[in-house]
Amino acid sequence: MVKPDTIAIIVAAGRGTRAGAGGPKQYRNLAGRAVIAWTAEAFLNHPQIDGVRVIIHRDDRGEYDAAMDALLDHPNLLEPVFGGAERQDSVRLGIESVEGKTPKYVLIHDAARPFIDEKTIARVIEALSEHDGALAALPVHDTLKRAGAENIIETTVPRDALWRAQTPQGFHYDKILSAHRAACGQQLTDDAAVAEAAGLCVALVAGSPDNMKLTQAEDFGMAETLLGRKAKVMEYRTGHGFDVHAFEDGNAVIICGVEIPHEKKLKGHSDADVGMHALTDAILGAIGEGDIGDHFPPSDPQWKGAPSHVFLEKARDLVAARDGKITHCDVTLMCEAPKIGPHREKMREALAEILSIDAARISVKATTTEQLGFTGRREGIAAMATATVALPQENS
Ligand SMILES: Nc1ccn([C@@H]2O[C@H](COP(=O)(O)OP(=O)(O)OP(=O)(O)O)[C@@H](O)[C@H]2O)c(=O)n1
Ligand SMILES: C[C@](O)(CO)[C@H](O)COP(=O)(O)O
Repeated sequence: MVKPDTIAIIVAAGRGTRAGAGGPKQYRNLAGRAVIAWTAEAFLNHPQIDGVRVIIHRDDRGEYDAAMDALLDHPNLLEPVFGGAERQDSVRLGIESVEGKTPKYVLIHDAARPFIDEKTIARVIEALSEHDGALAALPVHDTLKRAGAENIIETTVPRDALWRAQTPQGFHYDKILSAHRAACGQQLTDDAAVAEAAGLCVALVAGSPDNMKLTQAEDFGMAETLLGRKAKVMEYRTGHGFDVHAFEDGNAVIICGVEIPHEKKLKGHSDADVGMHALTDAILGAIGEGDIGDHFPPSDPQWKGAPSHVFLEKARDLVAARDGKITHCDVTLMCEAPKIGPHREKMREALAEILSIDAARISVKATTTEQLGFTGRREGIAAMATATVALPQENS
């Protein structure tokens, strides 16, 4: 087993009493999905996180399964484990539950903070290379008052160097495990306090103002407003690509990134991967970015013999630069030979890897042309492709 470097523990075993009626807040609906689904997805899809463990209340297994339905098959999601009476107990049980996996780092996050973003998580992880622990936090900007009886001010508290602690809070795994075990029975409100009690060095990194904790009932209204502001209306565009390469003397062809032994090779300025070229053009077409020749002119000697994944990666990056997502690709190859069927799955996987999408979103098909035309005469191979891309609607 590969040793995971970073595991995220999401504590979701609270009862949400301050948030009023409606059941535990982590299972309540927020803009169409449960709070816990928003939170867990941010960690499941984070490129630096290898596994996500959600800590749930022992009465909530049904709610958890329903809320996480769309994420249950995610390869990074671990089986949930039961938490304890206090947040601190739930965290300790969560940390202990991954002891066998011996991660280097552990990040602890409240399920009730669904607006956690990729960059805040990355800042916490980055600080762990220099410190025992790190947490997302915001400096206090309001003037602080300490009140006495009947809310009469006793004193103004200097706000210099005061921060509001958020989560995630990240630690070297072995250190926070010992610290939590040592703090068992004390009542500490966050894991940084547990680490402080153990004498660990914990750094503050920039949190995010959006990373609010849903605590009171009215926080849900604010959260809906925040999501409405963040939500981008997506539009779907489809592009089409077509390419042909002739055969010449050789002993293998490269199609959709897979080398297939054959009595000929495909002739071209690059590696002549006809399938990948058609798909690259389809993606470029969907985003209105011209065609492969605009980005990689055949007259430019630097592309001579180039592997075609370079072209497909360019199209992928242009989609990403517009905050878009490639949602589906369909490639049809036309040839009498070689036989494509035995290589289709490998082709889908190769394309999926380059495009960083699931292979289930990619189709590769093949047909002969019944011995008609240039493909029928075995003079070359033709490929057609379509690509569907989701792009944020302009002005939305
Ligand atoms: N025994 C507990 C208590 C809290 N939490 C989790 O810790 C996070 C932060 O706690 P808080 O906002 O206080 O949540 P609740 O305990 O659910 O809220 P309340 O105190 O209002 O009941 C939440 O995601 C909550 O589910 C937990 O896993 N186990
Ligand atoms: C850990 C925490 O989110 C830091 O702000 C917070 O302390 C947990 O919530 P609680 O309301 O204090 O239990």
